[in-house]
Amino acid sequence: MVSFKISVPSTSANIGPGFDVLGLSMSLYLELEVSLPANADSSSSPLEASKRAQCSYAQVELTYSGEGATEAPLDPYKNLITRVALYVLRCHDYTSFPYTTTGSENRAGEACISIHVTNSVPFGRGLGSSGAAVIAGVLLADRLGRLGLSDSRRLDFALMVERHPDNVAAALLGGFVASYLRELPPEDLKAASIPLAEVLPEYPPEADENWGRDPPVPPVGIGHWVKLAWSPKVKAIAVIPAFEVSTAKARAALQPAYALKDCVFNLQRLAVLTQALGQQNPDPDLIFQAMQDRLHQPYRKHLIPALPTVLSSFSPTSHPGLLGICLSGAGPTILALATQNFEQIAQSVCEIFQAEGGIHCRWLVLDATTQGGTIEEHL
Ligand SMILES: Nc1ncnc2c1ncn2[C@@H]1O[C@H](COP(=O)(O)OP(=O)(O)O)[C@@H](O)[C@H]1O
Ligand SMILES: N[C@@H](CCOP(=O)(O)O)C(=O)O
Repeated sequence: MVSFKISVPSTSANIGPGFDVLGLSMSLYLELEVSLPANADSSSSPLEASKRAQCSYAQVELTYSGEGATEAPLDPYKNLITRVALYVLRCHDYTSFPYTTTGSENRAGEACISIHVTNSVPFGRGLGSSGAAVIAGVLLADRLGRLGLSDSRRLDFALMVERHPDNVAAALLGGFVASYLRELPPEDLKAASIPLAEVLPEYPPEADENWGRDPPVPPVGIGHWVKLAWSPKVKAIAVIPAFEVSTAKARAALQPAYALKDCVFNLQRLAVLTQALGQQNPDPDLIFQAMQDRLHQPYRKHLIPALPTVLSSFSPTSHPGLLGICLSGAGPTILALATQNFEQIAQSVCEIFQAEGGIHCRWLVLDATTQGGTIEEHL
């Protein structure tokens, strides 16, 4: 058997004013253990060899443990990770998962690729579970198809699925990442705006009108990024309420247009924040103000009952060690950045959720990771 492990970190997007710009990778992971028969994995001239025989979908065995284990589909046509992998493979002329044999055909029903997912990133909480799944799918395809994709090309594929760059850029590259989407020429814009159903057709293929079509290949260089410094003194407290908010629903709550003063409010803070969190001795007063936001949090308050109270009840004075507090991604998780008193800060947030809606929370103290998604071969 040949086996390898794919590991992708969770992410917190926005960090206050950086809506669709900032992402931070954190020490909570989505992991895939992938194994396949040794003769199925060609390390020499892989592309041609792999194309000789391919794995039928029934021969991909998908199992799950951890977060989402009871809800994640195990059908590789339906599961987000394998659907993304299939999309990337299809863009490289594979009609299915690659499976090379040195002679004999696969026996019917035999699992040729087995993928066990161990997931610690809760679904729909604003910790980038879907971004991690998308990056895991891109890495899976890259490794199985021996595609040799650059980070930039990997990001292009991820952006065809998750169309805001903050989570996927941080999950792929690791660290505190700022990113933007290049303004595309009209022909590329058309390719990059294809509905998700056409990018990721669903099961069964014969019933999906998009399946037989050529998959939309991403334009080159959609996403651009820079890694920002992150002070090792700063930890991320994630307070995770016991309910989900889908990112799609939270994005639908946003405004189609904003007042100039609100845009300037965010831009001023964003510029300061990108530097302030990397300073050796982070300045709580500077950072606390720099983590305020007027573009997304005000419009998502109705989706997260305790949010207004949480945002107005904390300061570095009331909670020493606190640097700033905000919604993590599209919520409902609350992200508090702090240098000390982690438990006290987390408990205070939990108490507000309990008092305002009877909502139970759990909390984690996470480190910022420097590494993004990785593929580790087991020798
Ligand atoms: N590991 C995974 N495997 C399969 N599907 C996943 C995985 N992680 C996330 N998803 C899909 O993404 C959805 C959550 O995405 P989203 O609403 O964007 O929230 P989040 O803030 O967690 O990214 C889940 O309900 C599930 O459909
Ligand atoms: N910028 C996006 C980030 C969504 O992050 P998620 O972790 O909630 O998927 C947004 O705020 O919509």
